[in-house]
Amino acid sequence: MTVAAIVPAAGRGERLGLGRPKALAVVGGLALVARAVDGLVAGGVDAVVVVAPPGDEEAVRDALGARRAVVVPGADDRVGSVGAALDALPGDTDVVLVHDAARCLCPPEVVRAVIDAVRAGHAAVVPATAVADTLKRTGDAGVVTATVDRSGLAAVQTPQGFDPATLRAAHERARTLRAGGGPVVATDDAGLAEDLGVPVVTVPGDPRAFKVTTPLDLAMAEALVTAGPA
Ligand SMILES: Nc1ccn([C@@H]2O[C@H](COP(=O)(O)OP(=O)(O)OP(=O)(O)O)[C@@H](O)[C@H]2O)c(=O)n1
Ligand SMILES: C[C@](O)(CO)[C@H](O)COP(=O)(O)O
Repeated sequence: MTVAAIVPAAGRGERLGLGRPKALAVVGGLALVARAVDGLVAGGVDAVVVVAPPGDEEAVRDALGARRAVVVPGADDRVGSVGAALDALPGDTDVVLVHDAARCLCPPEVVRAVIDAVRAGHAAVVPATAVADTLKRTGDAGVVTATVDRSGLAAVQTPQGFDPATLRAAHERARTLRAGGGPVVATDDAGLAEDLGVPVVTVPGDPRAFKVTTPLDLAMAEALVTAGPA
């Protein structure tokens, strides 16, 4: 049986602002997408499907170097990009992870914990961390309308793990909704599974699995790599 991972790397990285896909940004001499794949393999993933920006498949293959991965073209948003990779999963996949290329420093322990939880029988698993800031709801002109009780809230990361039938069913539903003109508001794959009524369980996340989104995040990633293992 195979533990497979889909690595959505087809985003344009507008907030990073490099003028090229974020997955190709380099930290410590290695592209984010290559680092993300290395972390997955170190955590026990056997097969990887990387989703590249359409037209940049060759650049993504170059960035991956000798790493074994199937590269497929992505779509306009993350849901579409993950959906585009499902057909490329190996037929004997029994655990499938979805992991943002942008979370390039996720420690292998987190990957292993997600795989173990799926193997233990959970159909959908997310790494979660506590919310450190106080949360406010805001209205017109940014005026605070309420303080949100954060005690029951968690920030979720990737890799998110699924039994393959659940991930396929979740994306099939999203595709059908879209075809009918309906909205798909989930910002992660677990959200699509929740929409199916599937219970989603959490395992401990890790601050190092932060998502490189802005130039400050890229500088933080570079500093962490330079500092060495924490
Ligand atoms: N159409 C898309 C959009 C996003 N992603 C991937 O989903 C992950 C999380 O997305 P995000 O951090 O928002 O990346 P970007 O979309 O590139 O960022 P931005 O919104 O700043 O353009 C990234 O690894 C990104 O490459 C994707 O595969 N396909
Ligand atoms: C999937 C994700 O990384 C989980 O936290 C997040 O939802 C991605 O959000 P984005 O707006 O597509 O960056």
